[in-house]
Amino acid sequence: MKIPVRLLIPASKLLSLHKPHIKPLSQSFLLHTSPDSWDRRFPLHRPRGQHILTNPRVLDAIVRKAGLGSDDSVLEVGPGTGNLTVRLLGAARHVTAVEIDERMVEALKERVENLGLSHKLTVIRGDAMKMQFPYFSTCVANIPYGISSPLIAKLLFGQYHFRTATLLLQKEFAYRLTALPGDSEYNRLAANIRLVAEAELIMDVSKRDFAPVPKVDSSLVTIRPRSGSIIPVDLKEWLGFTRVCFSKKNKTLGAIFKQKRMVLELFKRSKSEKKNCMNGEFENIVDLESDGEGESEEKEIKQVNPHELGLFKETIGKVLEKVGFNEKRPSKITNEDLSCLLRAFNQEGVFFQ
Ligand SMILES: C[S@@+](CC[C@H](N)C(=O)[O-])C[C@H]1O[C@@H](n2cnc3c(N)ncnc32)[C@H](O)[C@@H]1O
Repeated sequence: MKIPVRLLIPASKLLSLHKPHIKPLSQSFLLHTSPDSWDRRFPLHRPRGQHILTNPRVLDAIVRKAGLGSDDSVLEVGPGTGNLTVRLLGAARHVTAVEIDERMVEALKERVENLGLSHKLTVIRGDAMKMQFPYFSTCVANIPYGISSPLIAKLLFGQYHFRTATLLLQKEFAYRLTALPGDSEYNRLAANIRLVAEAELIMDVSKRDFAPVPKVDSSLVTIRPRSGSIIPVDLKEWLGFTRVCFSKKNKTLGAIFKQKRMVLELFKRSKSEKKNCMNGEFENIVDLESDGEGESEEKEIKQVNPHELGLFKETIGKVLEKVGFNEKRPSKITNEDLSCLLRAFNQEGVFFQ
């Protein structure tokens, strides 16, 4: 995969260049923590993404980059044995850690108890994807990469109000997430995220900083939910629309919307009943990433009238021409432009959900 060229400094160099903007943990605090290395006390479960981040300099850098203040309530998803947790506890007021594996929960509790920091920590044992999170001002986590997309959707569309989410993610996913319109990497995931947030690439982290060493490298990303000026769209409609637009992201919109199969699919959708979708319900149905064709559920309609279908096709062509987007490519245009096109389609009775 081609990675866009950016001024990205590897974690190891960055650590020596940057002054921490929070007070660093004192040596004595670190001396009293358990070692960050993995002692193999139980077998790790790879399908659950159990790769322990063991490089103390990278762990310190993540906390520094998260810009925590002493008033922060941190949400950590997947604390594992607590290498990141103990540092978060040193910098924030409170940490809520959500962990699915009972063995990790026990190890974490014991470690934090030995440090005398239990009063600052709430551990919730459970699946982060199946619970309502308590209040948090910021999320900092080295998450299991298998839940990256649904977890980010849950954070951003689940009616939580938080300042930032600083997440360690699989490198390729991080680069796709933070791509901008015009980048070769720009894609549906990035467009959907940019609707409600800004995502910034912070630093790369080598796979060698984990135990056991995973197959992939990682990158740290900071996501900032937009506080104002969110483009007003029906989210479900937007998701259906970006799925269509990015189904062939390097073709022109004119070519995408001319495909017979696409016209027929949209015709069926536009004939079927629609439901508006509020943010709260949205997190359960959201799929930010997939941009394949034909993955959406089939809409039931008994018969397609060829005359009606022909008029519908004409309408699509007219809308694209009116808005002037026939020759534009979805990977190169902003969300403002996309939403303008979506509005024009909806006004003419063309719907995407
Ligand atoms: C990549 S490890 C990170 C461990 C630790 N944060 C570190 O940096 O060393 C991911 C952790 O998430 C946990 N986990 C996996 N799926 C989870 C889920 N659905 N909900 C909560 N925790 C989960 C795993 O058990 C594991 O401890």
